[in-house]
Amino acid sequence: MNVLAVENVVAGYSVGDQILKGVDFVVKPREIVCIVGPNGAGKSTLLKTIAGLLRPSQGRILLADKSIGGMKPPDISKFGIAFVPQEHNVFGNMTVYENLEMGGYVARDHIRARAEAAMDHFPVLRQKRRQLARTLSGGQRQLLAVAMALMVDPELILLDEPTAGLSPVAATELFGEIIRLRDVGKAIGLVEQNARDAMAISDRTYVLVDGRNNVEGPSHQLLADKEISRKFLGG
Ligand SMILES: Nc1ncnc2c1ncn2[C@@H]1O[C@H](COP(=O)(O)OP(=O)(O)OP(=O)(O)O)[C@@H](O)[C@H]1O
Repeated sequence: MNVLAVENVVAGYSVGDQILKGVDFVVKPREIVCIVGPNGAGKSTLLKTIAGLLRPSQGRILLADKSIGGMKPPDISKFGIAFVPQEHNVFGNMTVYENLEMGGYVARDHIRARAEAAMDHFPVLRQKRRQLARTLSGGQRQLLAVAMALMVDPELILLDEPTAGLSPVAATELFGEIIRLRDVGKAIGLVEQNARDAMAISDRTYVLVDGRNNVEGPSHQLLADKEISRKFLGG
């Protein structure tokens, strides 16, 4: 069974201005699935729609066999989808530990055990648990944002450009952490500007163009395709 199935979804920021014009998108268990495409194609909009920040005007969004399209973000989070937005994804004036508590807000129970598990996964956060988040490096802040997502023990984690603004070394480390999340059983939906590197760690890729599916397939096949490379991956 799919973890997530988006079927023919239409959504946008205002009535009559639809950004997604009938998108299909599937994530299976233990898959990393990339969404790439030109600027403005609707990649972030697709993640926001799945996470419940935008309401689809048509189509279906299924988490396993439960229809979640149109539900509110906290409910979607409770059902097992965690969304890590590109920006403003940690509280700079709170400590690392307090940020983890905020990440568990919708789960409410076993917060301490959940935080311990998140810090087990990212030991650097345990070392820095009493530091304010704004004092972390860019890469550590992104780890914290992902750790906050883990607090609800999601089945599916949606990451919107997690390596934006990171050094190449920090980006490579973060990609390694994303693989580790898959290895512990999480399914991952990943939007990245850094398309080639993201595709290289992913199982399948969807190319979105102007709010529509353009190409999809195993990432290694798309990476090896000269035409796709030229059109969408900068040559
Ligand atoms: N909050 C918003 N209100 C209105 N329109 C928006 C909003 N956010 C994005 N858009 C518009 O939706 C369209 C798709 O944007 P989106 O951010 O989903 O694209 P993207 O594929 O993620 O692009 P990028 O790679 O540039 O981030 C763009 O035309 C953008 O201007």
